[in-house]
Amino acid sequence: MGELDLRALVLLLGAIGVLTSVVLQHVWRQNRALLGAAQWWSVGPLAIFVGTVLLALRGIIGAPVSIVLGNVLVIGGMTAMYLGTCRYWGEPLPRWPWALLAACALVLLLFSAVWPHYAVRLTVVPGLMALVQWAHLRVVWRHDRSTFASQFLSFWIAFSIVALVVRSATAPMEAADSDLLIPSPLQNVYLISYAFALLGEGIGFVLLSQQRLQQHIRELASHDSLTGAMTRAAWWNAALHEVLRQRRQGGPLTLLMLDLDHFKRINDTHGHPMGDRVLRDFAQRVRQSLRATDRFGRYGGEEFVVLLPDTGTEAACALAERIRAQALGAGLPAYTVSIGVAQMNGHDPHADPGGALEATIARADAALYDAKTHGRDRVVCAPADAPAPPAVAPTSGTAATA
Ligand SMILES: Nc1nc2c(ncn2[C@@H]2O[C@H](COP(=O)(O)OP(=O)(O)OP(=O)(O)O)[C@@H](O)[C@H]2O)c(=O)[nH]1
Repeated sequence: MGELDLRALVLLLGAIGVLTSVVLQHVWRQNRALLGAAQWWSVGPLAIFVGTVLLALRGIIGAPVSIVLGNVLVIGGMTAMYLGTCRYWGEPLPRWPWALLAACALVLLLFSAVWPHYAVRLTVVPGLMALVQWAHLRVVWRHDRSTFASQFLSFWIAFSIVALVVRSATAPMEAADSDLLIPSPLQNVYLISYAFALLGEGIGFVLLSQQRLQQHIRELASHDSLTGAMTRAAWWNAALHEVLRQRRQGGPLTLLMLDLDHFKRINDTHGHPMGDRVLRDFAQRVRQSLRATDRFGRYGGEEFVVLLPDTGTEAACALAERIRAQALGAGLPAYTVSIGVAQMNGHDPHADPGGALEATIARADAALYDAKTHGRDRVVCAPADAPAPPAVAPTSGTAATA
């Protein structure tokens, strides 16, 4: 180990940084809107590369550039990776690391140009790097401890923290006139560990990027791009899941069918793009009224469906009435909605869940048909345990029971 060329090792570390940076730059360029974090992640290893080149050139170039700028770039690169992870999870970017970098530059200048002392620098630099890495690890843990990508990244950040703390704590054992490039077993282990940690973190960032892309693709496949509601197929699967859950845990399950009134007229009068805006506005209105556990889907065209777990007919009709009566979005043509409500009948645990769901949709659809045929802009609620709602003439603008 003592025979290793440390200059080559430092440069190898930098080369790993540059490769990681190129890959992350590519990831960012492919998905700028979705993966802004990858830009920070790619700048980090690049700064580490430039920093390590400067560090490896000590003795060839002046100490302030090699030692001060080299170390500041390495810590700055690490900070950029930490900020990238903050950005990945939408956290505000902290400012304290920049103050830390400025303080670090001052300390390094002092202990390289005024009182040259390697051991002090060796205590300070890995110590500060460990601090940034600790903050980085905390961000990852705050947001996700369960996925492979997060666990992989956490492992390598934690690994680097151990290497940095050991290096910082053992710095006083170094001779005062020692140097970064003078081989010692500790220095070899430290630099090799750090190269591995950098590579590991880079792979972790790529895994996180891939995870975000997968989530996005799943989202695209299961949600309608215009309104953000679930697609019909995705809604059906989610609703079946809910029926099975309700059978295990009990509680009422109620369904709303919502259909915009005379929507064709809106398209014909104001144009298709305005029709799209109305659909988006309506979906937003509905979403604002729902709980996180409610399932909102686009059933087709201007027809939507909502499944309300743990909600009986009365509460569902009140909710439907609130949705119907909500204010319209500014700058949109006036539009109204008709809503049919039906609670799922029976609790036969052996009945086909798909069949039970279909029957409830049919009853809600029949209630919706009633709302349409009796003047629109109204809510009609099918009574529980009725095969289909008989026609009634409900009052416009109020919830009625068919
Ligand atoms: N702008 C826009 N229009 C859509 C979209 N999907 C379906 N439509 C239109 O929605 C209209 C539905 O018309 P109809 O089924 O006759 O229903 P309606 O005019 O709302 O009448 P009622 O439902 O009886 O009140 C058609 O003109 C479709 O072209 C969409 O994504 N965007």
